[in-house]
Amino acid sequence: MDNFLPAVNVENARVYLGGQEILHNISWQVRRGERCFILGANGAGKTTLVKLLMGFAWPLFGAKVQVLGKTFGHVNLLELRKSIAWVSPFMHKWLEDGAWNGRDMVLSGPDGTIGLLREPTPEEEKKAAGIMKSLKAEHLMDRPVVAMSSGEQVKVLIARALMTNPELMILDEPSVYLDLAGREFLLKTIEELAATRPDLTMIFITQRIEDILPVFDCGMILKSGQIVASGSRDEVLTEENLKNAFDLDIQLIRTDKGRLWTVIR
Ligand SMILES: Nc1ncnc2c1ncn2[C@@H]1O[C@H](COP(=O)(O)OP(=O)(O)OP(=O)(O)O)[C@@H](O)[C@H]1O
Repeated sequence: MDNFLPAVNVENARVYLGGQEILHNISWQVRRGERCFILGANGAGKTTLVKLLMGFAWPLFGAKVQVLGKTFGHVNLLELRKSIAWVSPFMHKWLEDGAWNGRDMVLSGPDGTIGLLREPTPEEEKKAAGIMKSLKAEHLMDRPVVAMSSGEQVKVLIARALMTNPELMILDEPSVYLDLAGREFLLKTIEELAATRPDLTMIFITQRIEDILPVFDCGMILKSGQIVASGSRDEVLTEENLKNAFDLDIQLIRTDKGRLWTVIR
């Protein structure tokens, strides 16, 4: 990997799906170790942008897409994807099938399966235990996944993703199915992960302003397939930008811990 290049570098990407231009001339960079958010309403293009970064959607000729120092068109995507952890709520739904416990689920990370289909090595066992400890989730090791709360299940998914030593983690609306307590639990997990893995580049996709914790130092707003704001968290999360993004007159309330809550005027 070329460590001098940013974790993500997209230049002039236009993406067509179903005959329509979904992303319009996107240019965006994320430096290594940065934690960036992508905020946008339904249909803004967030998932399409993730697909672009994963090599599941392709831009028109003239664009450049580089992820973890590798240039698309000149990279084995299957190899590259091993360095990227994509945590999505749809996986969280799959967890409910089968009789797996937390340990099985975390140890299935290196094989990319959902649930353990082979005997893990002692090294893998040790690593899984270490990751669960760092996430304060040792107690979930022996618990059946079906007996975990949704927030705990997402935590296990994050641990599973960390088994592959990812350099980039894409959290794709991980809180979408969570209730209030589950969401707070997840956000705390993200904070703890940021503290224990400061080298890990994170991209956090969300529709909810209050989910964008201060650990996310940079980000952007997508609207109708275009970046309408980009920069530091404070530069992006302004009432004016949010009004534009969601077509709502939003008032921001900042708590003393730097969390932002919205009120519609
Ligand atoms: N395969 C496809 N063919 C045609 N249009 C598509 C396809 N996939 C997505 N779109 C359209 O592209 C736009 C962006 O979709 P995308 O899923 O990227 O948005 P999103 O910001 O992730 O939305 P949400 O928050 O609802 O998940 C939408 O208008 C969607 O209908």
